[in-house]
Amino acid sequence: MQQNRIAIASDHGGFALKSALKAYLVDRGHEVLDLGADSTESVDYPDFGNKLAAAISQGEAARGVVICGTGIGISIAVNRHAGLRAALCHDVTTARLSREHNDANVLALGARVVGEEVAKDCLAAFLDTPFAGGRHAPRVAKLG
Ligand SMILES: O=C(CO)[C@H](O)[C@H](O)[C@H](O)COP(=O)(O)O
Repeated sequence: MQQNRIAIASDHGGFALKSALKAYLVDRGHEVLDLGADSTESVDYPDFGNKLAAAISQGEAARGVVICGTGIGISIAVNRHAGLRAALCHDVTTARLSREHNDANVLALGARVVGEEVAKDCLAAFLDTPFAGGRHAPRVAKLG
């Protein structure tokens, strides 16, 4: 498992925010595995959600970030994979609780919904918050 490596993927709607968050992750000392998209040319979000899910499942990165216009489609794609828990967050509180309660391993963001600063704050909360365990552990285990 590449503990310090964060995988990131988006569709065309999330491309600009992906670029900004990549720079933010590098500034924070992370290695970034960028799985595309590589431009604003129209693509299909499931392809990129599936790619990121495969990378996490295979231990190529410890956690991931996915971005599309709303974050909905790409989070659905990730959550179809066993062991993947993508949390669609719009604020710091949900980002923090996605880690504390749900042990989310993927943060999903909507580039057409949240601004860059909110997205960075969500990412910081996602990276900095440990799973609380305890009563939450058997619940997370039931997610499969
Ligand atoms: O999948 C989505 C919604 O759940 C994403 O927001 C996509 O980015 C969006 O559907 C893409 O829309 P576009 O009109 O083709 O840019």
